[in-house]
Amino acid sequence: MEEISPQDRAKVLSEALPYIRAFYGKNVVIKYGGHAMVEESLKDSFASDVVLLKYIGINPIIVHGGGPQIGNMLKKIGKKTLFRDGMRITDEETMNIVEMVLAGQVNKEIVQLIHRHGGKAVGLSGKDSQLIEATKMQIFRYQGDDRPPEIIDIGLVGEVRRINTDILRILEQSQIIPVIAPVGVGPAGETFNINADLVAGAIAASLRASKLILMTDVPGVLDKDGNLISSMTVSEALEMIENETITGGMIPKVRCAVDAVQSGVQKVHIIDGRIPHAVLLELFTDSGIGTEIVENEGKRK
Ligand SMILES: Nc1ncnc2c1ncn2[C@@H]1O[C@H](COP(=O)(O)OP(=O)(O)O)[C@@H](O)[C@H]1O
Ligand SMILES: CC(=O)N[C@@H](CCC(=O)OP(=O)(O)O)C(=O)O
Repeated sequence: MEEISPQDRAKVLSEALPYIRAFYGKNVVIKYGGHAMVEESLKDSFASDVVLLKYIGINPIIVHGGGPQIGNMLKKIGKKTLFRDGMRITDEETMNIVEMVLAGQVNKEIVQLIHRHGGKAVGLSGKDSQLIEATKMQIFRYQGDDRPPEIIDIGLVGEVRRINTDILRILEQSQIIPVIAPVGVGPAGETFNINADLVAGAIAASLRASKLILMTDVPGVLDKDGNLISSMTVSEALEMIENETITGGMIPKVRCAVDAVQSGVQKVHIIDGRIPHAVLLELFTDSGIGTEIVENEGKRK
């Protein structure tokens, strides 16, 4: 690795000060997913970043994914899985596996990881303290102007109806970091599988968080030529979905980013979880990494 001079180290540390001041006492929601959740050294750098944030008085709230882990378990039991618009079609058996993997395995692994790095964490699913109230997601397919849209049934996939922030407000006052699995509870006590990006967006919006950071395994939002877009406004983002520059799993990410900034979250960042210490680089350096999504031109960096 390239040696950094003492002067450069000092410069990086002092560059962080205004950001530490700006985010002191504030909520930062981090969606943890992609490669950063699979590779050992990246897991360690993520956990140490999160613990550092809490120690210096910033409140990280972790919402995790686990799509690949669910996929592996379904493969093991020989069950096929299909996606529609970035959402896993979820029958009852799949829902049981999703809950077991997300709220059981993945959630507890992250909690342990944080403990190993000297922090304190508590694992929650949307059922704990009714944290995530959900309803069944409806997907509509346009069939032309003269016909009503077709409703596509994707099973027990939920969308967030309400976040009960009480438990998060309590934890805000403590040294404990919440780690949230994207499983929601329906009006009749049903269990819903919810895309983790959507949960992170809804939590950031209901807490009016200072930042929402969505970690993924690409450099950020890419244009048609594959170049990174470092900053985009809500209308630019929607235009890119419309013209199909943004597709697949990036659609829920960008949609939730748009919803979050429109609900009062100051900035949303989509960043590359393959970069060690991606969270620190995003929060505490002038240049940042990835794509930032802001409400309008005036709010760009
Ligand atoms: N314009 C775009 N820029 C970047 N990624 C895009 C774009 N359009 C589609 N994608 C796809 O979205 C994927 C990220 O979504 P997803 O795989 O669901 O991420 P995660 O598992 O981290 O939540 C990328 O790997 C890429 O294949
Ligand atoms: C409805 C839906 O698709 N739910 C997701 C929940 C996990 C998730 O979002 O994981 P990633 O962030 O790693 O993709 C799923 O079943 O995969």
